[in-house]
Amino acid sequence: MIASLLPTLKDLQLPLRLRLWDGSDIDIGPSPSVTLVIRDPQLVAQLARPSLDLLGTAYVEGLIDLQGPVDEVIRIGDTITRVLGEDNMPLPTREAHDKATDAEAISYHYDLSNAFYQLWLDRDMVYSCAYFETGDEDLEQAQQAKLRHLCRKLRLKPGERLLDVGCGWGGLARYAAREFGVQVHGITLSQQQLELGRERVAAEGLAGQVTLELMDYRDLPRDGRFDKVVSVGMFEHVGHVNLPLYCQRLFDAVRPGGLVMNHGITARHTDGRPVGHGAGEFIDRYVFPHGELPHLVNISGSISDAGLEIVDVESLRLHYARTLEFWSARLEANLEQARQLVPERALRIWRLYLAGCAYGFRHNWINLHQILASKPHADGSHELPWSRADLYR
Ligand SMILES: C[S@@+](CC[C@H](N)C(=O)[O-])C[C@H]1O[C@@H](n2cnc3c(N)ncnc32)[C@H](O)[C@@H]1O
Repeated sequence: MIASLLPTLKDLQLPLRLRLWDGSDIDIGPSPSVTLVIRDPQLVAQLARPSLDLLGTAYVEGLIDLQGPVDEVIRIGDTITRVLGEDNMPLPTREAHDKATDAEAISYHYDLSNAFYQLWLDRDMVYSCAYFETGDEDLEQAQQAKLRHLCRKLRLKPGERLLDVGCGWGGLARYAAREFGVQVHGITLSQQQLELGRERVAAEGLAGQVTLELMDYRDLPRDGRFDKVVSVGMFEHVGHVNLPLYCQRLFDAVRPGGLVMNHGITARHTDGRPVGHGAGEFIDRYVFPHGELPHLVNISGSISDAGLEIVDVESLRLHYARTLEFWSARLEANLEQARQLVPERALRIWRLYLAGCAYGFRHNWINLHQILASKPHADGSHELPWSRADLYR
């Protein structure tokens, strides 16, 4: 069986070595940098029509091992699945979302281990795309720049009330309170995030300005009590079916004249057609269960239908590629420590996810959009400056 695959694989001239269950080696191309150890001979038949999901699953479940730089592993996996894989992958199903399944999915991902996330995120534990003003910044600088960029886009003024929907470990909430003098209320569905987030708020002496709460976005107050609303890296968990409800909750939370910022990952195609030969299935099974990526037109439509006026949109696709490359490199540099914090299976998942998403953003499989919207006053006026000049002063 393996013999029939070899001619096609060898044509690809990949720096790949196959190590078979009997210990024998087959070099697919010159100077192999990656070794794929096949532990189970039964897998060979499936490798004739591989997908990134099949390869990723086999690695997570221990049927194969992968040795070599993880970014090379991903590049080789993509090349092989593009050449040998199935072209007509089915459209993903759009799932029903309820509070219970969403809470379970969030806990699976975010309650993994605070110490593990601390190992590779920046010091403020910002778990979303950073902003590289020149491209020369390190991760710490780029995450601080992202927080500043968001706060400036929201035109935060001292004393204003900011709602942070999906606040993570509270990095943006603390930054906005400290640097812009606002009152912030953050909500998350992760207990681990809440505990560490509250500790950090207290440690910085910001308890009078920042409150964090375990709450689902569906339960937000609907009385327009906030001047500004921000949601960063959260709407990917909402699902297509609930986008209108989600946007309605953002609209209801903000006062007339207020601003709403939605920052999140968006799909490559409007119909959600799969990209990356099975990468989406892998992410759905192991990384973000029930996650869904709407296209920019889907989320823009729901924002508009909720009554918000979109006033600014910015794509940061390559910024997210760079962010993920930093995260992946930091995890790869700390693998032994990571092994003390999470099970080997989780480590395998997170290694593929970080390197794979970096590759996906780089290759335009997915995008990242910041969408700024205003809730106009009854007479149609809003409270924005005439230009964006203030963002860059
Ligand atoms: C990728 S993290 C982003 C965290 C933070 N905004 C940041 O940039 O670091 C996604 C956040 O959304 C929250 N989240 C997801 N679904 C939610 C829901 N239904 N209600 C409230 N928060 C939710 C998670 O708990 C998590 O804090």
